[in-house]
Amino acid sequence: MRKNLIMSLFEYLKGVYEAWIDYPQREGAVIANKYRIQRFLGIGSYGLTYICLDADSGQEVVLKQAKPSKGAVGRDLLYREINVLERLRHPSIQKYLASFEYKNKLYMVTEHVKGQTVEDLIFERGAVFSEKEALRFVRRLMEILSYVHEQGFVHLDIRIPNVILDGDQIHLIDFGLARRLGEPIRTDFGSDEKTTLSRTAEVSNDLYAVGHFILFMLYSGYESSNSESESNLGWEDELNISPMTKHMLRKLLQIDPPYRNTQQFVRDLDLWLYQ
Ligand SMILES: Nc1ncnc2c1ncn2[C@@H]1O[C@H](COP(=O)(O)OP(=O)(O)OP(=O)(O)O)[C@@H](O)[C@H]1O
Repeated sequence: MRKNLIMSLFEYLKGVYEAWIDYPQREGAVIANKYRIQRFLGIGSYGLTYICLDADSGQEVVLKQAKPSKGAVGRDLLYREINVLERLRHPSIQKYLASFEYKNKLYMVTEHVKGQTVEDLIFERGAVFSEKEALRFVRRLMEILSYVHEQGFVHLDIRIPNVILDGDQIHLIDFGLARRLGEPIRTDFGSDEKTTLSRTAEVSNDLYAVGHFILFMLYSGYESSNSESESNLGWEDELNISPMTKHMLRKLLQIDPPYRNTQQFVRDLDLWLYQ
């Protein structure tokens, strides 16, 4: 009992300390004599992200700082993101611009992708995607993802908040979890002894996430009847979709034998879209 109380107090104090050292820098602050903070964008698991004005180019850029409370692990993850983004050059992938150390902190500068995330479109703007619109959108997303895979990387964080629509341009952001194909994925970033290497980065991980991405888009148009008997139904019963879309989703979500590569899925998508 006493031990539990001490543990809770310790966790509480740890939380207060982390919130204090991770407190975002103020608007107007200038970092490295070059980047003036315009707006705090958000705090992720391993980084703090700002929109800044680059004094040299006059451009708005995104500045990501490793989260101080994550110590070496935060820096390691930001280094990894830098290493991946440095190697990718695609008009639909946030462009890497620079990285540097300033006052003992690691920073990464990338292009600021304007527009709205698919998450905001659905949940804030109330956007509704028909089956055809969702699949057309995902077909375009697959062009970006195929490029990432061809370069030997797996994104590993394909989710609706990481895809931005700007006019009719789709952009993929947040490569913080990306790994080289076949690289072990660390699931526990604790001390070295505790680190577990449970699985490797494979294309199938991204395709599985694409399956969930499609479900989010399709559910944007779903209206629940709220009847008791239907409350436990799964997506296959709730969504009114074609057998071919069901077939693709079952393979993406690994309910049926999964697609072996991106091309197999894209072939099915094209069959559905253009026949
Ligand atoms: N290049 C970019 N252009 C526009 N917005 C961006 C860019 N990079 C990140 N953002 C936005 O900044 C916010 C914070 O991003 P960040 O990657 O630090 O954390 P997160 O994605 O919220 O969390 P996590 O990293 O844990 O998934 C998010 O809302 C994200 O959409």
